[in-house]
Amino acid sequence: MAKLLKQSVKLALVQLASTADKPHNLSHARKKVLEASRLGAKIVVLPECFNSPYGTKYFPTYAETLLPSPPSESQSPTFHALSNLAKEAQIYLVGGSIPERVGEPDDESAKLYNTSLTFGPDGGLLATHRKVHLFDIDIPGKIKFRESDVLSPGNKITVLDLPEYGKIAIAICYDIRFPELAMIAARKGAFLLLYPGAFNLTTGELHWELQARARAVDNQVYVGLCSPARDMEAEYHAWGHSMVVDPNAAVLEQLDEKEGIVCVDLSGDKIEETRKGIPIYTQRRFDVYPDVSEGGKFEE
Ligand SMILES: O=C(O)CCC(=O)C(=O)O
Repeated sequence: MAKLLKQSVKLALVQLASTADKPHNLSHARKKVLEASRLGAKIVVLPECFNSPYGTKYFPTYAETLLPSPPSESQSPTFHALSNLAKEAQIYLVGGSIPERVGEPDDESAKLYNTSLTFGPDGGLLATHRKVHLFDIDIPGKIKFRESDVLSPGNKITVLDLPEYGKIAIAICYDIRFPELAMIAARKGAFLLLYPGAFNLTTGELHWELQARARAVDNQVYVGLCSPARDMEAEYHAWGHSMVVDPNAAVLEQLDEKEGIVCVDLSGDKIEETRKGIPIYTQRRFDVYPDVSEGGKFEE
């Protein structure tokens, strides 16, 4: 069987300290991404909402129009900054996420999404993922958040092919809590699941690492989670702790809450080794339960 990851590759997750100043965030992201590429990274990931503060009240102000592709510089400075940066650094750049607007700024029926753009080494747009599962939670006395007050959900699973390496899947933060999405992406051949994400001090402690390791062990693939750095002056306190987990669910590297870069080698052999040792990939019982990646339905 062909290897899912065709050759070893260095993956970097940039845990960025963002501010309310978008141009500053973009130039700071450029500096840190170039630093990651100097470390040898060929796939570089930015955090969720890396060019704005995180919070529903900020989304309309910071939203950019991404359609038509490519949008003009004034419609989406972030699109152009990420595209130029991917080309400058000759990397695959998973541009965290940004608030996206579809419609005119003064149009009440315009829709907003939490959207991740991925660019290739030639600066071309390779994929767009709109967060599928909106972050609506209410843990009394701890945290209440309702993205659905202002955002609309995306409607697709995002898997893309990097010709030299293989397939990767991209989803955003809360999406990680829905194992079906990861499972389908892995079953479609992804060697790496990437989640730009911004967990908080309540759920970060509870579930951030657990979710990363769970998606890895379920699917025997690499998983990368990339958070903003924590800023206690900001309204939303991100958990940080960006990390990469291997197909055996071991944490390869994890940051603390401060700005930093995780940079690790993903091995071309590790997935096959892991699947050979614990062969759940060939032991599935699709005669007992359906393969949802093939659209199977459970019949009682
Ligand atoms: O799932 C969680 O606990 C946090 C999710 C989140 O912060 C997000 O989706 O932005």
